[in-house]
Amino acid sequence: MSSRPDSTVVDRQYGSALSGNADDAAAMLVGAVKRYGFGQSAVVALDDVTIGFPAGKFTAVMGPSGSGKSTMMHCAAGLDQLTSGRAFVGNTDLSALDDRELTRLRRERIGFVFQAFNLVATLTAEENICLPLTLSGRRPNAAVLDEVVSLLRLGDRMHHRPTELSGGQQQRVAVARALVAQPQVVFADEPTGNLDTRSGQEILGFLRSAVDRHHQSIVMVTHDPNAAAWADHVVFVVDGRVHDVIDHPSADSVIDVMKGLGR
Ligand SMILES: Nc1ncnc2c1ncn2[C@@H]1O[C@H](COP(=O)(O)OP(=O)(O)OP(=O)(O)O)[C@@H](O)[C@H]1O
Repeated sequence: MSSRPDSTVVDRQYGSALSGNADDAAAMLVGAVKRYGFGQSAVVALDDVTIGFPAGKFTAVMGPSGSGKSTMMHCAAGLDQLTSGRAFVGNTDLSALDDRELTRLRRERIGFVFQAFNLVATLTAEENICLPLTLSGRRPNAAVLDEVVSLLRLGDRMHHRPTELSGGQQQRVAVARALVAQPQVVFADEPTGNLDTRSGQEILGFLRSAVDRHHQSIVMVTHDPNAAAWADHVVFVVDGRVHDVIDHPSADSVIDVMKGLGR
């Protein structure tokens, strides 16, 4: 397994996104290139990206449609393979893992929240929440499960199946599933995209408190400046490159950067 690069090298290139130290990154891309297709029809979705997602922080990823946000997230989370460069979760170089090891790493060290909830229809809320742990032969820590369920106000919904839950409740189950295994990093792809404003705000509040109360590391792709304003940092991706990073964002400061992109 190759080691992560020297933090000074990474600092020089990535600045504030790393909170000053590469060793503090929950996940990191180094010289990441992702090319789809070949020859004339090739698309470079990630163009030599190096970025660290700080541990214990909430990072939003924004950018115009087609700029490479989902590709960045999928490659950082080991859902897709880089064409070249390296992706790390903690100190683990994903390129050094075979398929089985990668599946295990995703199950045990990463939490996922998707726009479409992605719950298993035949399982209850409780079974869905515990699924990543069950699949890896672990049992949930009862205290953590209780805390997550109470944080997400799911106590009276644990025996319901997804079709018996509202969209907001389904996404709360998905967030609980992502948090209960206390993963090294949670990747959320447009987690509020299918929700009304109130349910969306609730989900963002839960993600925020998982960071503030439990030092969870979260990376969230979003199109919504109001959602990005819940984060500690916003990374702006344009044409497969990191264009800018802002700390302590507000909806207005995010909108200003987006306007500057002219899109
Ligand atoms: N499987 C694929 N095959 C070919 N091209 C792809 C594939 N996936 C993504 N792309 C291309 O890569 C580029 C980046 O796509 P990506 O989905 O990462 O962008 P995005 O910023 O997440 O977009 P959006 O905000 O619209 O979801 C786009 O030009 C897209 O068309």
